[in-house]
Amino acid sequence: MTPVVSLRGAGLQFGKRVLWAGLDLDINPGEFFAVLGPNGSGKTSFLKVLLGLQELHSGTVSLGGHPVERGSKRIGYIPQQKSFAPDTPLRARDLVGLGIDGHRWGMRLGAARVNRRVDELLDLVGASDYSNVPVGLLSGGEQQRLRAAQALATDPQVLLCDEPLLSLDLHHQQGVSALINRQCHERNSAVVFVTHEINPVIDYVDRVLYLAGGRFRVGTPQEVMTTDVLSELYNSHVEVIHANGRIVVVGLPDATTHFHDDAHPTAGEDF
Ligand SMILES: Nc1ncnc2c1ncn2[C@@H]1O[C@H](COP(=O)(O)OP(=O)(O)OP(=O)(O)O)[C@@H](O)[C@H]1O
Repeated sequence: MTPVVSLRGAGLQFGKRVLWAGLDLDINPGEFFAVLGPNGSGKTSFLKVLLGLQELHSGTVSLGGHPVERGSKRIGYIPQQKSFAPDTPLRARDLVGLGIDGHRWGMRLGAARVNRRVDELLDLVGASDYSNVPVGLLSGGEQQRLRAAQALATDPQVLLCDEPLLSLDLHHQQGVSALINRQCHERNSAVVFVTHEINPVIDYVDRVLYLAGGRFRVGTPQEVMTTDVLSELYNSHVEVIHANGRIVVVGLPDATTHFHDDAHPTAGEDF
């Protein structure tokens, strides 16, 4: 299978602060790939590298066999949530409509087809009831569902999601994560899903990249989410408990207070 995302010898650092180094990684079409780690470990920066918004310090990154570029139509992106200003002059359906690119279906879509597609997408994320409401008047969770709909509108080859479940209630967490999973398996998109919390997507995740303290591990959740691996990564004893299909990590250090500027990172390992 030809990978859709490839990194070779990839490293990123700001000043002396190394987020990761020596990352070799292929992400395949139809793979649900989670990026985990504590605050400040580099999860959003990883997505920015794939978006072409952040240059690597070392190594290479390619998307679909080509160097990454800003604004690529191959990519759908659900950004980390920021609220729209109350006076934003867009209705919910306008926001979703902005994500539609008629060329994906071989010809420009007419207004009626755009409207139908917008209605489908609004329905998918359970946002039909507020399709005509200005986005700035919607709750954070409602706005987030619209961003998910917008990101799916182009049927992207790669779907990048930055904490897409934040501020969603449980019901809509399940709805949005199932939707992202469908895009992954039915449309064969590679999903790169940044999250603090693996449990809401544990049933979907194929592999994880776990970033912490300038180091990383890549593997299946069963391989990475273990007491031994995470204790080594955090350089501190943590306990990983598997119960009822959920994973609980107990005793996590605050990575920001355990970070040392002069730390020499150990290259991560693939399992
Ligand atoms: N352009 C930049 N210049 C300098 N430092 C940066 C830059 N971008 C990010 N950083 C730093 O790199 C670290 C990682 O940031 P990033 O946003 O990728 O972390 P994160 O894992 O997504 O965190 P969170 O979970 O809090 O969202 C942070 O300490 C951040 O301050």
